Amino acid sequence: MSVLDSALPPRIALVGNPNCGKTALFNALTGSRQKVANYPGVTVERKIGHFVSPLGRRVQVIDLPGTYSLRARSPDEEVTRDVVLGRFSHEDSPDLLVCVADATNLRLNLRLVVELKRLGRPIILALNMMDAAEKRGCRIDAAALSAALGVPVVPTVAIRRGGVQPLLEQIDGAMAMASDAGENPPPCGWSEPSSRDLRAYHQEVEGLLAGCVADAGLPPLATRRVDAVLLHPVFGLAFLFLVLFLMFQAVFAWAEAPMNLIDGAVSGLKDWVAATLPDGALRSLLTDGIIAGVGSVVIFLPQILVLFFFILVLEATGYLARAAFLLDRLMGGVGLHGRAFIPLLSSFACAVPGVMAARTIENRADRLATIMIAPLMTCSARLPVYTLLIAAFVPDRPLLGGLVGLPGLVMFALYAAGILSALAVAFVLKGTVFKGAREPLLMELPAYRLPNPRDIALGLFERAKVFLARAGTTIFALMIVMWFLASFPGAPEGATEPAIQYSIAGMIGHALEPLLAPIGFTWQIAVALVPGIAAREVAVGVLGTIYALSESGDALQSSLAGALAASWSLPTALSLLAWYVFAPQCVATLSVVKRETNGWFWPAVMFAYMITLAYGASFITYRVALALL
Ligand SMILES: Nc1nc2c(ncn2[C@@H]2O[C@H](COP(=O)(O)OP(=O)(O)OP(=O)(O)O)[C@@H](O)[C@H]2O)c(=O)[nH]1
Ligand SMILES: [Mg+2]
Repeated sequence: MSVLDSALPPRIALVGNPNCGKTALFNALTGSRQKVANYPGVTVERKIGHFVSPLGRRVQVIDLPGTYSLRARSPDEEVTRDVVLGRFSHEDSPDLLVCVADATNLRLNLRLVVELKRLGRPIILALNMMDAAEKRGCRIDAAALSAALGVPVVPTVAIRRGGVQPLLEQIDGAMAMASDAGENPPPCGWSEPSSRDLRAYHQEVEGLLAGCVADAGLPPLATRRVDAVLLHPVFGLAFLFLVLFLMFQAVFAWAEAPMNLIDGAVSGLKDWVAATLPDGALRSLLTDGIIAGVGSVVIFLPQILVLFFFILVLEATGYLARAAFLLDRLMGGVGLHGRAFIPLLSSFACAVPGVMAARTIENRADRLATIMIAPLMTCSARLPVYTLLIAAFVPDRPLLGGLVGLPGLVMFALYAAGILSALAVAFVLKGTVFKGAREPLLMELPAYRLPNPRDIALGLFERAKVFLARAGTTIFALMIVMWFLASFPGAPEGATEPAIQYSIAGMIGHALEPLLAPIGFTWQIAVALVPGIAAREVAVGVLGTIYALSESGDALQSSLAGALAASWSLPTALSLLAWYVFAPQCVATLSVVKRETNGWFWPAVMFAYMITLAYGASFITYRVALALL
């Protein structure tokens, strides 16, 4: 499509090396809030946005995954190649390429620019991170660079207000020139560069650096000193484990006060509704169905936010890529690629972005192995289940003179169980189905950066929105359905048990009971497990509803944890914890695995192996606990 074709807005694409700030630029141009983080491989699919240029032109802009060359090696890089070359779902190549380069690392970044220039398409070079380059004392003569390259060069600071203004103006200029020229830009001619081409690119870049850049600058001394410790095989690992350990302690310690507040508000609301409405089905639906169900999920918002706070800070500082290096050897021991670390760490938040992040892994077998174990990482939806059971069964005993709490320690152990079993599964997979030589980890270490409080706040806000939206839609709807299933039909004449025993949910639970009795699950758990497949935290909501409905008379149990502690045995609770370490995947994860692997085979394998592990682990846990306790 040409810019003259006024029916469609002109399209520009942001192309550049990983972690050079393309998405930050995209957000600054379009006002979107795509994920920006300080490690290579954050963006793995193309994203489209719009903005209106200073001259009033509506422009479409495409954010792309980072790449070092159009010789794409991994699925995310293929997306970039296909968009740039116009091979993507029958789209033409973009009208204008905005090459984004990290001004602090031009030697590497300019290589892609030189390669892209050979396409003969209209190009603008955005020298991003100019603030960091200036701080390092690196002086770049943009005018000389522009003259030498033959393309417009503009400095940008994507994270500063007004930092993209020069780019906006330049885009208008380029569009006007293209309109004046009055013809379509030439089609892309690209062929895989030979080794001679690569040498030529290298020489051209050296020439450009010599002519236009003074003091290309090494990473600052402070960075090297910090890295000497944080990348140290012993001190570095010790630091990493300390960080993760603190994270789990904080999930309990920091979240306690706000959780109590939410708990108070939920029970206040429940009491108020109970006191205001006459006894009947509506009152029960509101108090036992909706408030008890949704309330028992919403209460976990503070914990989820504390967990995300840690992950966001780790992502923003640049520590994450270093942790990947530290763990490379450990992961190599079980045959995993070092690049698997970031997908696996993202899976602590949710397996869906984790599975997608595996696109940065070149080798298909390595990528599949990573995808298959990603859901064993404890996602944040499992947090409510763990916390609930810990609150009910683990005494809040301080250890080591109050330094650590037992609940935090148990939580840490549950996360560790997930990680260790993931490593074990990877070991088996890599030794059997995914055999292959191990490739070394090549990854650029990002510069250390202070987290931007605004970014962290926005990230947490987005998380809270997603969580509350789920509670207000999926979970809300499932709770209403569950309340009906758990309330009808009512108890027969002269029944002695609570009415729920005779309801449809009761019948389903009792039907599943024989299957789950060997692992110590009660019929209530059986009822909770089924909708728990839609979204794990729903299991907690369902238990909230079931126990609210199971209470005799009007005595509303104040806490679900208290109700569980009174009615489950410790072996049952331990068995359910073991179940959730391996719990079969939620629907969202299975469908993203289907999309990423192009078929139902791998999601089916995943479901089967996880449910087998879950049943086995629960069985062993339950039997051992029965024997010992
Ligand atoms: N100091 C400074 N930091 C920046 C600038 N632009 C982006 N950053 C930071 O650089 C890091 C990477 O930014 P992203 O926008 O995620 O980079 P990307 O090019 O989209 O990375 P990938 O999606 O992984 O290819 C983040 O920590 C940003 O906050 C800038 O102009 N100056
Ligand atoms: Mg990006």
